[in-house]
Amino acid sequence: MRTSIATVSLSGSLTEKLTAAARAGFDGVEIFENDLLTSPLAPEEIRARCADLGLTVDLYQPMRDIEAVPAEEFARNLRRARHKFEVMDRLGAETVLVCSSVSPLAADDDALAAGQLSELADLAQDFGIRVAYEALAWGRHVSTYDHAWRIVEAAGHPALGTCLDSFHILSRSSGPKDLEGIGAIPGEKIFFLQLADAPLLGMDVLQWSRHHRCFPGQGGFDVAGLVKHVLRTGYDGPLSLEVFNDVFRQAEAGPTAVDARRSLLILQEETGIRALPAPAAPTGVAFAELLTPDAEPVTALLSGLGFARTARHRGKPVELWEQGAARVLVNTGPAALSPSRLRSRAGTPVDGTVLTAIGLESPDPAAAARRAEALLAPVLPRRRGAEDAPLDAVAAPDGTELFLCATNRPELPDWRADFADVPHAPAASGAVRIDHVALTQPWHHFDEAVLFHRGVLGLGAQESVDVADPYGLLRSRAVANADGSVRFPLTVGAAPGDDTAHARHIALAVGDVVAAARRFTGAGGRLLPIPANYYDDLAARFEFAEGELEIYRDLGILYDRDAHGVFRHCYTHTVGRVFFELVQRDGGYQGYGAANAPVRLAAQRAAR
Ligand SMILES: O=C(O)c1ccc(O)c(O)c1
Ligand SMILES: [Mg+2]
Repeated sequence: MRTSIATVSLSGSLTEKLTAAARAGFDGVEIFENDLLTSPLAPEEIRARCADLGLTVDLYQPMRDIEAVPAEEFARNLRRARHKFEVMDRLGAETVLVCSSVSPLAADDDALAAGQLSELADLAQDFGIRVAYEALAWGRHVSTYDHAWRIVEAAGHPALGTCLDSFHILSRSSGPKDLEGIGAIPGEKIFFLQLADAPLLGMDVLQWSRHHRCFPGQGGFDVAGLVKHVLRTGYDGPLSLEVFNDVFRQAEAGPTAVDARRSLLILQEETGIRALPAPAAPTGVAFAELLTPDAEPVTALLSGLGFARTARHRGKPVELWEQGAARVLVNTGPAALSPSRLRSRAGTPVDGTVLTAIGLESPDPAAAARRAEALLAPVLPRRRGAEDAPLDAVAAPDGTELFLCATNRPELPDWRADFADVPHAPAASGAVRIDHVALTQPWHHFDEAVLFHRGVLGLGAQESVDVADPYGLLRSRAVANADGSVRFPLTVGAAPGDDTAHARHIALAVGDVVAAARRFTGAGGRLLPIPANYYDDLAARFEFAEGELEIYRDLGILYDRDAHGVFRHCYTHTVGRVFFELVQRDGGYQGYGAANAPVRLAAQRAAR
């Protein structure tokens, strides 16, 4: 099916929007009136530009407050419509969207609405134009898709159909039953289908729609479920994204258009109209890689945590540090050579120690890379050096390199083969593994990152939570595989200029966090000090064994419980933009200690 995107979903001038849409592979666009009004290009020039870019103009919109008004008002509306149809004629747009009236002049009179829309359609027909009537969720008298359809049906005009918009429908829906009415609309009377997702927010529907729409798969709506209903009617027009979003309005159009198209590709897969290479969800974290201009503080931290340097890369300044199943690569190569140099939220390259790459244990690295490529993820060169083992890798939206790799699987190239063992004393403990890697995101990549990890890597996304930082509010949403052996909490702050929240961390799962914390401090490590007030509050919230709380207080161990179990965790000091966490998960605890995150963030601010 053809794919389209509304110009309102992208930032920039109309030319920039069209270029971004075409480059991302869209077949067409919906042109928003505002983008036309503010463009220096004449409608004919826009038409030519679209044609050059291989884009069709699938919709012109919106026309507002047309129907169910007094006769003399409707006469003025028709005059206005004639002007717009002339513009559309020059633009080469054959469908216009009319949204249900919000005007106080509009009457609650379906027969009047049908009659006037029919007259409008008569005029449109003279221009070879079709009218698609859409119910705004906040329309004055018409706010549901089935009501809009009843009016269109009553009008019975060949040039009048309806436009279905997933936001308006799903924001008002209380369950799948509400979608059944879609099946009553003949496919050829659905003139257009607009798609948007949104986070599930309890707020005024107009504000929700104008500020918080996102691409399908990024919010909480079952957009795919709705599309399946629409496809069953025989609808064969475009799948078109119409997203009003404060972040996308500011971010660069190119990457947003790619994110948008990836969303539609996944949606097409979910609705059975496109086949993609199946996801091969990672089964573990093979390694995390730190890039640093100065290895000493990093390796001191790793030694203190009980890691041993076990191997060295054969061709590059990269060391492998291991403890049990936890592996950390320390790369002292030039930052500028990193193909995915991290950028701060202000857009400048990040210096100092940064987490630049993750090795994902993949059941089928080549298949995982094929899926990533099909979903427009940049695929990185397979061999970095002449001697290196071939390794599939892709870049996440923020540039983090994701290696799709195999460890100790004889049938596949082993990333470990690029490393030569070095003599070492055994690591402190065998029972350590990477519990999670917290990946802070640039401000404009958060929704995109969630969709990427979900759709490209096949991870599941958990609920979004808000976390208070002393100087801002962070949003956090974890993605994980089914058995929890791969967990990435994705976090973003609100202020684009604030990159202090950019520090990422590696959480190490240990069997006994108290023993691990003591070993670390015994080796000279510094744990993040936690205020005494926190422990007074813990004492009020939970019951502890005699002396237990005092141990936590002394070490700076934080504590949380959920329906499943208990979580104890503590943090190292920060080196550059990286720190470590020691975590003990007991009884199937599912979370990440979100309740403690404000305390940790404040303590880190205080320590800086
Ligand atoms: O917010 C609006 O006014 C608006 C306009 C046109 C649309 O198609 C829509 O879904 C919303
Ligand atoms: Mg719409």
